[in-house]
Amino acid sequence: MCGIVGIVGKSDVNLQLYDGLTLLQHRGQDAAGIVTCDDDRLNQQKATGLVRDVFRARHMERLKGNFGIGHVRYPTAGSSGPALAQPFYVNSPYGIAMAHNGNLTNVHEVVDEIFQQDLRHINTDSDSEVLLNVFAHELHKLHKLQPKAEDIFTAMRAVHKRVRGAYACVALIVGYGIVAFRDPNGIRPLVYGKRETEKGTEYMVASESVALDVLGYTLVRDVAPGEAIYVELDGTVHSEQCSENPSLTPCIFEHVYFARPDSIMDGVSVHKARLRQGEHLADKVLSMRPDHDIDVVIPIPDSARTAGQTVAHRLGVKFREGMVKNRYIGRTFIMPGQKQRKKSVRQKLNAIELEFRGKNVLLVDDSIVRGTTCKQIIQMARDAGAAKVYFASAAPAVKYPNVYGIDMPSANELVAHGRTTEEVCKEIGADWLVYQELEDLVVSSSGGKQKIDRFDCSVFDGNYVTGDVDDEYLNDLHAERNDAAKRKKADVSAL
Ligand SMILES: O=P(O)(O)OC[C@H]1O[C@H](OP(=O)(O)OP(=O)(O)O)[C@H](O)[C@@H]1O
Ligand SMILES: NC(=O)CC[C@H](N)C(=O)O
Ligand SMILES: [Mg+2]
Repeated sequence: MCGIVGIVGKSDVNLQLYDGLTLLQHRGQDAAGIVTCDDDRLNQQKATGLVRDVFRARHMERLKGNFGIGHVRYPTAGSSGPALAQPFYVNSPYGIAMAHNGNLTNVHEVVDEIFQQDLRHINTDSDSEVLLNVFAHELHKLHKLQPKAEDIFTAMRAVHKRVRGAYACVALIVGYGIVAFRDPNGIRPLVYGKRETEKGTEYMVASESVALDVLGYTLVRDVAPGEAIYVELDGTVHSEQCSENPSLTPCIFEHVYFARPDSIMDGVSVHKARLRQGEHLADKVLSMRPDHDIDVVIPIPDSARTAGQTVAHRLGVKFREGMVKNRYIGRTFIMPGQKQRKKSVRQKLNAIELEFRGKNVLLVDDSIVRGTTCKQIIQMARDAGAAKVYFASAAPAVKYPNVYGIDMPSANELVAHGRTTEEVCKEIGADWLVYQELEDLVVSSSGGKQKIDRFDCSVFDGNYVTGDVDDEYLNDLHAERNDAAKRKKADVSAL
């Protein structure tokens, strides 16, 4: 789940891009990059690491220009090394840089096609580099010395025909402006906003509205599925639907885990969705255990804090922040290897004993994926003297791989894959385990201003909205990206 940002401003945009990326850091911790354009020169800084480590004062000084784009990366294709940090760049036509959130599902076919038909070389195993080259090729084909909005939209229409999967993107075209676009299913989020300054209106696109809020931009709206929005350097905005069959099916896991609660996505407040998740979860607890003996509800920080509050309220029991989080450790789930994830959970969370001793505690987390977090937390709760440790997940059991920008490539790394709830309960060491019903999760996310008929719930139900993901694809993905395979790749590249 990467984070992307793009700004067409009236003065240097480097600091705004930096701040925007910091606000999206929760979406990707592996690498960060910014590209700005000053007259006809691109300035770039990208590397592995967190935003605060990648950009030094000397880089920021160099990143001159009134328009630019940025990216924070959480890898789902290729390695996590510096060569795959984004934005990517191609020099022809015009000079284009691109930042991508999502994952293409037909990348192998497209790579062959790009080489055989378009005579283009892809130098990394990043799907984002492929996407950039498809866009560049389609724009090049039109052979316009000065591209107009309609040319960009024509290229975009061709891109949607060639690639499949999830892609929320922002591209910078040297000398012209930025283009924001979203795949025909709108799987990954993308919003745009504007702000007035003395020098005129500035425009910003970002993965999440929180970045607009904090930088003083007003949210205009979401980029629609299949739509492209082109902002020229003078601030002229063009938009067009470029897909033949757009249909909004956003990824529901954004509401469960990825997004910040203060973001609004496709009209849905993530905070509200999580509050509703907690209510539904409590109702399920009450229906299964009307005479429950829970003394206290303790959320697992950070992501379960919101749902935990409504679980406790609905159950009529105390809510206590009994787990303290070390704010200097990043998100563990999006770390690249299991060893690092395991170690980080203990470094990150610690129990306040007096909230546990002698009590029947209900631990609430947003989800259980590999089981890394809950296993250790349950043990911590026991070590802190809890009498009974119950566990509630605000999402249903995660049983299937994700192919749209979340690095869950292997079913057998998921603790609930092929296991019943009772078996998972035993595996994680809880006294009782309850999962949210998928129907209730969907209802929790559907309450926004615009009615969303369908979500991508593939990690819960195995239905992939792009319709092209079959067993063969999933087997290849597993072989390429399971933890052991990634470790092997990393060892080789370290030689
Ligand atoms: O079952 P697992 O594989 O452990 O994955 C699920 C856990 O990982 C995430 O937390 P994370 O630490 O990444 O981020 P957070 O601080 O936002 O909760 C998520 O919130 C769960 O706690
Ligand atoms: N999580 C994402 O959005 C990843 C983007 C892209 N597939 C990459 O691996 O860099
Ligand atoms: Mg968590």
